Amino acid sequence: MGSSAAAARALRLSARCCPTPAAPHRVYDVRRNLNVPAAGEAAKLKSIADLPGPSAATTLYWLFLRGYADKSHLLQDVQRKLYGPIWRSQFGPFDIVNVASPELVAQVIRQEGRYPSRAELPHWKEYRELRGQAYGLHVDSGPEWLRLRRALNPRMLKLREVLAFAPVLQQVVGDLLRRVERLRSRSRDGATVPDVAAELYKFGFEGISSILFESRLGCLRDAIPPDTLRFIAAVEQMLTLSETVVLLPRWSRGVLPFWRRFVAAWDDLYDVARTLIDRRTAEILAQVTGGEPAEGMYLTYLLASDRLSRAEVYITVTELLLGGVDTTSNTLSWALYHLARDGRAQERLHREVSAVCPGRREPTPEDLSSMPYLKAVVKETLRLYPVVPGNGRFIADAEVVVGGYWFPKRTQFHLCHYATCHDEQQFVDAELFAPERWLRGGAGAYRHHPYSFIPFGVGVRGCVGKRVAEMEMFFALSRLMQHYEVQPEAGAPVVEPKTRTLLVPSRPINLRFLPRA
Ligand code: HEM
Repeated sequence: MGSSAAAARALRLSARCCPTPAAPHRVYDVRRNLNVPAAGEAAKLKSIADLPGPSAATTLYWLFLRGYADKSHLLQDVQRKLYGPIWRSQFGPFDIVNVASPELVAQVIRQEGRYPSRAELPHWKEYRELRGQAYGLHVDSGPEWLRLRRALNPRMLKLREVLAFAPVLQQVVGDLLRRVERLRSRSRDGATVPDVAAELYKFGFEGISSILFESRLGCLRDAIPPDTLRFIAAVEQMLTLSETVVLLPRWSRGVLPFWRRFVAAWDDLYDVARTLIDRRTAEILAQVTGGEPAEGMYLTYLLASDRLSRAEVYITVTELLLGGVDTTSNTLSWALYHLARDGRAQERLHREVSAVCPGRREPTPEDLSSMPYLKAVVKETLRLYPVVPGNGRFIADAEVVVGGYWFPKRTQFHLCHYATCHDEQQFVDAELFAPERWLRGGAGAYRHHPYSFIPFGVGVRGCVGKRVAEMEMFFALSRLMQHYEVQPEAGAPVVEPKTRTLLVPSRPINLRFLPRA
């Protein structure tokens, strides 16, 4: 973000990849000649001290007097216009280099090294140490982090493996449709589902849990399991408090309530995940003891592969749940919000789904490859509302050169993803919802720089849940379109996004679901 606080917030996400820009643009491939300039050369380069940027006081002014504290995504744009595509912001303990052009983002990524890190998360680390937990994906770094990713990746990122999750995800989508039907038919006008994002959170939780635990939790039933509600509330709390806690000095912990609440939220997250893991592990053991083969999905695979300690299984599964709930749900909410307001786009999507799957047949993963418009809708939603509006790279072990500036080891970069996605030079009519721009041969298609749109991050540190997220969103959106025409409520206000580590709707999105004939 323009400001350090916003950058810190975005970096702190450290949480949560569309095609990783497949083949790096040759013209931008600067890794070899820029990394570690020869002695003497470095002296000729400008340094971090030469960067433009707001003072700490100006940052406070922007955040709290100009009202950007929860709109740090917009501040990226404002500050890029003021300072150019690279600027420095200092705020509390943070000294951050913001980059807001795809060329500069590419330069940072090409120098990220073998073990990329998004940001140091001292407060997350402190919590883990306090409770004697393993560090996990977000806190661990170097070879230890890579070891975790190597254990998690094969079942999550290999397309062939992820296809095995399709049947259970389709069941979950079936439950979502039934819940939408119940909610809309009970509403006063017989059509409105209030706060669609809240419903889709439950869907997100059920979806990722069904994959991880190989069993259904019932989050989309009328009586929602208390642990689901506890987890969803704790995600919200932890992400919100994380932004505050990291800025406050340690001495304030006994005086102010934030650290205590942050710890309580993490305790809830961890406890819910551990309870679910323990329950499922006991079932798997009983199966094996009874002579049944322990065939299952993700948790069985993790336990059987024996590559992670039990403490690492607890924390990484907690992190997968955390990554899997409000990322897909917010993206789906924005997609429905726009489709409801753009009858033409909705009709085109409905026609595509009906042509590929006549008679409301459930789409298979193979069907999805014949639905380019569906994929374009999801891409365009992620471009307008990148759920991770700013990503980060903390380059600890190397000096790097970016944009003609030399940076010492341990420089924190903030990659202003929201700003690049909304850049008119990259995307014509950047503020318009125009899925067509993603269709081959469509107007303006593929003219953007590959690093202007990296919603799932990039490289070995990119999102581990990308394939699962895409399948979940494609199934949900296509089947909702088969069954309903979605409309905004009469007189419904425009809903703007706000930043709460992630980009989320600033007010509830209420939509009318009208059954299709
Ligand atoms: C619309 C859906 C999603 C989006 C846009 C998204 C985006 C991202 C981004 C931008 C990152 C940072 C990548 C980087 O630093 O290069 C990330 C990391 C991560 N995501 Fe996702 N994500 C989504 C869904 C999911 C799901 C469903 C899961 C769980 C299965 C998940 C789990 C994670 C985890 C665990 C990380 C940290 C990986 C690491 O640090 O090694 N995400 N995601």
